[in-house]
Amino acid sequence: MMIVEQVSKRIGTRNLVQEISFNVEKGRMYGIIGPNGAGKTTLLQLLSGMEAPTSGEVLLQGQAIASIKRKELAKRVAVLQQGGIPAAAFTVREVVQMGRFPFQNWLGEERSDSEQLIHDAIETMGLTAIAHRQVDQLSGGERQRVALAKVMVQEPELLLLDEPTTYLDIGYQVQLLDTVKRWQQDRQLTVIAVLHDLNLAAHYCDELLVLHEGRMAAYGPPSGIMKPELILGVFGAKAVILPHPETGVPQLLLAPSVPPSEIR
Ligand SMILES: Nc1ncnc2c1ncn2[C@@H]1O[C@H](COP(=O)(O)OP(=O)(O)OP(=O)(O)O)[C@@H](O)[C@H]1O
Repeated sequence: MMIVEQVSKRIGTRNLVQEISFNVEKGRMYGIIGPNGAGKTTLLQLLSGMEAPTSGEVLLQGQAIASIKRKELAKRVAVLQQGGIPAAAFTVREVVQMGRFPFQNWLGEERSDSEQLIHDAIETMGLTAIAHRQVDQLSGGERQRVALAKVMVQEPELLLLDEPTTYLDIGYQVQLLDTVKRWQQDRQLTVIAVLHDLNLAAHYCDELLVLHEGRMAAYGPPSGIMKPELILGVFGAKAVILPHPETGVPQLLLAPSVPPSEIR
């Protein structure tokens, strides 16, 4: 559904992202991982059409993403940015409703089942009890769940998530990714997510793209990516990789680089 061809982004003399190419297939989930400053958010902005590449091309179903009109793009691609909901005095319900704006005509009218969509998204994200509260009075985790409910009502073909588990406790991290995964599988949604937690990325993503200093350091299924040499080379961290005892998915264990006796 998307072809990313030799995409680079340069600002001044800095190369933020360099010569990235990969194909995105419908109904799959892709993880972008890499250290701080590697270019993950920049790449996601290029994939969303929010930023234009300096060279190379992003094609969404054969059409250059840069040439698709904003409103049309907003119907097809939803982006969950870091801290991406307004800090203004809107209620949870009002913010979720905003996800339907691209579908309204100039009179603010749209299809009749949109109320049901909004109701379902609020319920799925466990927001029913706080639907009347103002978003600027919510915790970081609650706001993140509101942001996901807002993109859910957009019913996009492609969902781009920038560190969606930030602010969430471990229970909600798993709940949010479970919700996205179920949605991906039930509706053939395509998902590309920047994730910092490599263990969650290995469990939820079909393919992982590893960025290092703006370049693609590796690309493939988690079983091919979660290798101690790669983790050391890219993150500079010594890791032990073990299969999860229940799922068999490779999981990473970190250890301090100094002996425990020196830490105590
Ligand atoms: N507008 C800009 N002008 C110049 N440099 C920028 C600009 N935006 C980002 N950068 C730099 O580009 C590099 C990549 O930034 P980016 O935010 O894409 O990294 P990231 O991998 O998402 O990092 P993090 O994990 O810390 O969120 C960083 O070194 C950053 O300082």
